[in-house]
Amino acid sequence: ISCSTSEPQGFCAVGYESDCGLSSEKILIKGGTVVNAHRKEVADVYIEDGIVVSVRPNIKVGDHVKIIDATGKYVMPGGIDPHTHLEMEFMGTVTIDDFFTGQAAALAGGTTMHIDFVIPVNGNLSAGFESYMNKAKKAVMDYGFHMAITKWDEGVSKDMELMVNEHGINSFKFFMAYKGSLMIRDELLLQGLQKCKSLGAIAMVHAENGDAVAEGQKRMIDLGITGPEGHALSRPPVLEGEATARAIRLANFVNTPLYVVHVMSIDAMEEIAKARKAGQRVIGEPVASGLILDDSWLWHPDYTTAAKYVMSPPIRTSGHDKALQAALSTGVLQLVGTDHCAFNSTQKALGSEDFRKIPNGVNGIEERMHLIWDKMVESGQMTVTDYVRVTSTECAKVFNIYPRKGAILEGSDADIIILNPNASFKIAAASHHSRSDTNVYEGTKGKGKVEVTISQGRVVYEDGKLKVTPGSGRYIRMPPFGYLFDGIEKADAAYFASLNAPIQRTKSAA
Ligand SMILES: C[C@@H](CNC(N)=O)C(=O)O
Ligand SMILES: [Zn+2]
Ligand SMILES: [Zn+2]
Ligand SMILES: [Zn+2]
Repeated sequence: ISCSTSEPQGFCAVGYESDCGLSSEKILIKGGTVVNAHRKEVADVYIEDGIVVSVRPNIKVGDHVKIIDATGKYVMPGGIDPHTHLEMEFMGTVTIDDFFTGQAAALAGGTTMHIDFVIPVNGNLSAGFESYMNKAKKAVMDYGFHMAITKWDEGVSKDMELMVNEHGINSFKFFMAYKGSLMIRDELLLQGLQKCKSLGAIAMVHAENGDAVAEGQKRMIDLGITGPEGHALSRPPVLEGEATARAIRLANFVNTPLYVVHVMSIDAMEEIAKARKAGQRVIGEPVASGLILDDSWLWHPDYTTAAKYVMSPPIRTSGHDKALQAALSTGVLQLVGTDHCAFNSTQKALGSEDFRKIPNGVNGIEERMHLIWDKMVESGQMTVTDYVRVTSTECAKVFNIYPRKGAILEGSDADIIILNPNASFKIAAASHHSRSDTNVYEGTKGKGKVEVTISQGRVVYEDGKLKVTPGSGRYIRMPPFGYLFDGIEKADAAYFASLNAPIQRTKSAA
């Protein structure tokens, strides 16, 4: 594959070429089954200048139009991954995939947008935003940002307003774990929830009790358990359930929507189910690893194999995965992320003497669409329209960029995938597009294969080849006050009215 000089850092990423001559293609996708979250239909899709122009049967076009025959295949909105960490400094190293390789991997796997987490620089949000906009200069597809809040003061509170009003950020993540690094305590969480509410921004939590995790880690080390299995044993589901319940209750007390990221256990899922049944606006996001894997790998005798499965909250024992699948297929959990936070085997070896030093995170940004198709649709647990909802549409709705994203409707961005249900996929580090030398889904095979990916109206993946251009990715601003905020003020008004009802009290006799 020819390496054009425009590739950043001079490296040559084998398997794809970047062509500079970006033509705004005219594309007609013929005869496919077009699937949106609300319906599926056999129809053609005509794309011009990066936008979906029409969706109906038997579209006639002139010449200079690229025709793609999608007969017998599904034409769906490209996946949107709500949870990734590209080029993130963490635990003394930096995630191995950056905005070029991570996004190339995403496109090869049928994901056409992701929302990454900006980590403030020494707690400074603006510095963090600038740093991530820099990282994203090599982007090859559209992306958005959440912002992590790792400390609290007047400056942070002011900066949150700036992020929402100036920079198109509408979600803030609070880590209740990672004591001594990213963790914040309830007092800050409460302030953060109230600030998010006032800004119409979604509060997101990493829900584990960080103090108890630290105790659990000490317990394992004192017992001489220093291997990757110690990671799972040190932070059991009960610690995820406790923090999930606490965050849910505090969000209830503030009366603001809550988004629980990487729901990994039955304990956390059931807290979310209970809150939703009571009418509270809580979004639960399982991730591919928690839906597909179990933690037996952490006991694998080979350290490199075991360490690659270390993430937080931990991948749980067999059974949690099935329960999370059922929760996803029935709407108890609403959308699937990956938490792509990849480290190669050399980086994972940082913890070979002490599991507390193993960089936490697994891959997923390339595998999500295939794994969820095979595990949920091919298995009969989920309809194709629900597949589109959980992999793309719900994310666009929650983060207020629907129907520009997450739909194949006239006027939507032309971010589209064509999936062949009769083809199959096989996952291997040798053929994936991540820079990592390991893959937690190594050897996994399944039915359903994304054969074409169209991003911004251009074919960027076809016949197993990527045609991506660093710098062509766009930052997508996400406005505040998405649908989760509809009606919140009415509930508040009723609440405050109930408080101000005058109480006629007789004077006490004394
Ligand atoms: C740091 C980041 C990714 N790592 C992980 N989940 O283990 C997260 O906690 O979401
Ligand atoms: Zn190259
Ligand atoms: Zn997390
Ligand atoms: Zn994460």
